[in-house]
Amino acid sequence: MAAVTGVTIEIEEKTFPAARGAPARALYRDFRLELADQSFVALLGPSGLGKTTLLNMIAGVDRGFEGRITFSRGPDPRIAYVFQSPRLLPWRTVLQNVLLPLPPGADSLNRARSVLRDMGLGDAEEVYPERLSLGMQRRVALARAFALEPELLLMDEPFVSLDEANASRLRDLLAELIEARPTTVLFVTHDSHEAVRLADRVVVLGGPPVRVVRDVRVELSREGRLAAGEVERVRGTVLGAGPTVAA
Ligand SMILES: Nc1ncnc2c1ncn2[C@@H]1O[C@H](COP(=O)(O)OP(=O)(O)OP(=O)(O)O)[C@@H](O)[C@H]1O
Repeated sequence: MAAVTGVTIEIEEKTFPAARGAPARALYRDFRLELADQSFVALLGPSGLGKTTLLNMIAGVDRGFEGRITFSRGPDPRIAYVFQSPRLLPWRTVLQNVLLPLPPGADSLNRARSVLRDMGLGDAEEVYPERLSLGMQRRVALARAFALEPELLLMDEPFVSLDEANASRLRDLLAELIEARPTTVLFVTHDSHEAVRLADRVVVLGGPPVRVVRDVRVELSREGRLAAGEVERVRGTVLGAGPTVAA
């Protein structure tokens, strides 16, 4: 089975410099969050709070902070990052886009083709992204992430601006992919339905500085996640009917 890593996030301080007359203010101060191996954690929180900044710090894209990110399997795990927009190169085919982060060689080619096949994109290998709908482009972005066999998968509102039917199909596909190719997932969303349908833990953030307001375990079966009543019950806790975690 593929390797998976847990993560301990400790941000003593993260501040962006003052800009356009606005003073510098701490986005994060003494923030801590632990993700268990193979957990699926959804992060919910208001716009502009600092969720993308958190993913960037975990991914190593943003190193301008005090603190540390520690991975349970040791440093430099394979991390895949799925962004709000699919970020496909328009001059490369679907297959070439999926191969982009992989080392050259037959193994990578086999892996890319196998993920594309599993995702119903086998016939689209030679197609250029602009010929695809947004939903299909997002599917390719997911394929690119899973072809990397990530030990940690960071997802920043990956299904935003899709209609509900398309978003729902992609959520189902993501759940199937994770079942077949286990990994640890940190998934940022504004949508509490989406969080409860997918995650085994929903962390609600408030601030600034960012703090954990609620930390809710989602103990629903696959069928439970499709039952509106069950989802509503857990959503109630996520949205504030349950116990609040001390800041
Ligand atoms: N490079 C930067 N320089 C200065 N300020 C920044 C920079 N990047 C982000 N910010 C500011 O930091 C804050 C947090 O931004 P971030 O994108 O992490 O929030 P978010 O919670 O992901 O928001 P959204 O849900 O709208 O995507 C915002 O106020 C943003 O304007």
